[in-house]
Amino acid sequence: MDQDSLKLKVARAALDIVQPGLESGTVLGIGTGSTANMFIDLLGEVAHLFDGAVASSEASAERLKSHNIPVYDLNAVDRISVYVDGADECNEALQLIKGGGAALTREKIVAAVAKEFICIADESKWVPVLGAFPLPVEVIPMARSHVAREIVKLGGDPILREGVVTDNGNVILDVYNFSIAQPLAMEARINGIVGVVCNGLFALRPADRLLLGTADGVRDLRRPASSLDS
Ligand SMILES: O=C[C@H](O)[C@H](O)[C@H](O)COP(=O)(O)O
Repeated sequence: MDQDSLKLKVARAALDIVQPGLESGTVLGIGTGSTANMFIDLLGEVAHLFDGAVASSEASAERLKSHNIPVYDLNAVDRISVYVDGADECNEALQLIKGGGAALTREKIVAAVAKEFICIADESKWVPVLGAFPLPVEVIPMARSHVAREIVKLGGDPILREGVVTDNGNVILDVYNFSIAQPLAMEARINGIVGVVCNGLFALRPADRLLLGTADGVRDLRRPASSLDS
């Protein structure tokens, strides 16, 4: 089965989980990327059942609106019941790397507010140790060189993502050759560099549930009680 078919399967599985809880007053959190787009397109079929969504990017907001799903500013919303989003990598603790589409900061904010975070991904994203996918770091433009030097001290190879400006007006450094054995510690450490807005590690707030599309079907994985950091 090809990757797009697996993405569609997990998007459908997420809708099957979310749909019974949709009612007047429900506001969903919606992620960014090709897998999240498939979920948005399916969600359009049930737009009449719930109030609307908070989007993690301008692109997702436009797609939601194209399905007549109202989009809310996060500050106008008290509660997000479920956040659905894809990932670039995931491990068995349901810690993630995100930001391949440069939406990491808003994604992390919406995920932080949501009661439950359901991650949808095809099996190519599953790894034993995070870091094969270059870790995106959103940086204030004037701090780009400073942050890059600090990341080199941590052992990574940062490369500016050419031609990309985030929805927040910042730039992205993609960090190569990082084997992230301790995601919690690394997330906090990178956040501590002055000029970093956000990094693409989702370890402090991992997914609660991962729907992983495999050739044998969709695996429904729950977050274990403890993380892998020692
Ligand atoms: O910034 C983008 C997001 O973190 C995406 O969720 C991530 O890149 C996965 O995207 P896709 O579903 O296209 O593989």
